[in-house]
Amino acid sequence: MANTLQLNHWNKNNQGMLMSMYNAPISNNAWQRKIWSKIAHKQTRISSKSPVMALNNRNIDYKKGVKYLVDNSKDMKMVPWEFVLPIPEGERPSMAIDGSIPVIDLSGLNGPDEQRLSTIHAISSACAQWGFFRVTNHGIKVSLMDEMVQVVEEFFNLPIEEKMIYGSDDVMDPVRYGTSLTTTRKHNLHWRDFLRHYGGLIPHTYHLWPTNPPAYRDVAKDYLKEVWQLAVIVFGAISEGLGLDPDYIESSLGDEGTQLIISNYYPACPEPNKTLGLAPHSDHGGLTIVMDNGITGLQIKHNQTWYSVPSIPGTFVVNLGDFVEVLSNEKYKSVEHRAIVSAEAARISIAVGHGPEMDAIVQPASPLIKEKSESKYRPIVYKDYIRAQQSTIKRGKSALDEIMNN
Ligand SMILES: O=C(O)CCC(=O)C(=O)O
Ligand SMILES: [Fe+2]
Repeated sequence: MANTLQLNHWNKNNQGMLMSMYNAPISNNAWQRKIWSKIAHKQTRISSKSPVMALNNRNIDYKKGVKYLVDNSKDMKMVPWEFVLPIPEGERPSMAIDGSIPVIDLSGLNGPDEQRLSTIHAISSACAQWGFFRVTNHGIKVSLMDEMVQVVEEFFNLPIEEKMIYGSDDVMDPVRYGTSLTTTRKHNLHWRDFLRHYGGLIPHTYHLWPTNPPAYRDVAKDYLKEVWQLAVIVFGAISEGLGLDPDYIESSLGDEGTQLIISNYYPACPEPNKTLGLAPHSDHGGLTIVMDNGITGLQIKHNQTWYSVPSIPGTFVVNLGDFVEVLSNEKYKSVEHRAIVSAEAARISIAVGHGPEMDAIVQPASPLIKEKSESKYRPIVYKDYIRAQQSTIKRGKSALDEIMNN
């Protein structure tokens, strides 16, 4: 996985860390601040030792975002070199669509016993074989989904000064507008701008969320609440599929768990085969619930092949994260995924991750382990797992390998 991209020397050593920076949540309490300050310190150290040029040696002013760059370039015909991510032939973004990507009709969970069990069985086999599935009849109003895409789009369409209010290199900031993977480190840039912040049933950071567009806070609050409830339903089905109590995973999230929304904006790209919106990664939480604005761009790796996941309005896709892979003792797999970009249109995706509280211990569920020796992973505190992801020099799913028993 680590070598799938022919990265330049600097990237070989640092890209994995950048990727995991992307996946990591933003700190909002003391111990998180401690971790993040260590990471920030480490970044500064590597940065100052790194032979590559400082960020301000770049030819372009990229910190304002790719959208700003494209909007302010007259008829851009080529991807600027800073964004070129050379990908070997076999790893090239392909638009091949696999009709067999699992689709789960969640209304089955409310049906008679037989239907409920077959829905749980379908979720279980999707988790085992793909680590990924699409859900329909999920109970969230399409009008709310549309409103959410609308406010996110309006946010990205704001004048740059308004977006930059939230612009930050500080990974500790609870609300951040940014671009690529991070703006603090030299790396091959990715064709993506983002807005990210915490959600949660009690959204402690609500007062910091964007005030513009004016509807943003209210729509996002409603949306995140509904998506949290959906996550709990899916966690319940996953628990049952593993033969655990239905609330096993929900309880293992701790008092509040962690919900993080990442809205991605991938502008239309003049040379989509030369760059990526997001490089391959798995999410470190339990599950991520994703929707988009109708433009296809998400790809998942299944049996060593990249598959495009068609955008289907009104549905969500669900990515299993590392937390569930560990909890299931590898019965279920977190999915490696990436985002490609389109020549025709800008793509917006809204990914909401759900994981345990930071002090939770990530480990296989005890009812699944008869003897200690059966455990495929060493227990790790969630925040330490995140830290491990940050210090890895590899990408893809390499952080999981580190806690795997041989
Ligand atoms: O754009 C997408 O569909 C994927 C986004 C994603 O993987 C993420 O934000 O973690
Ligand atoms: Fe992701």
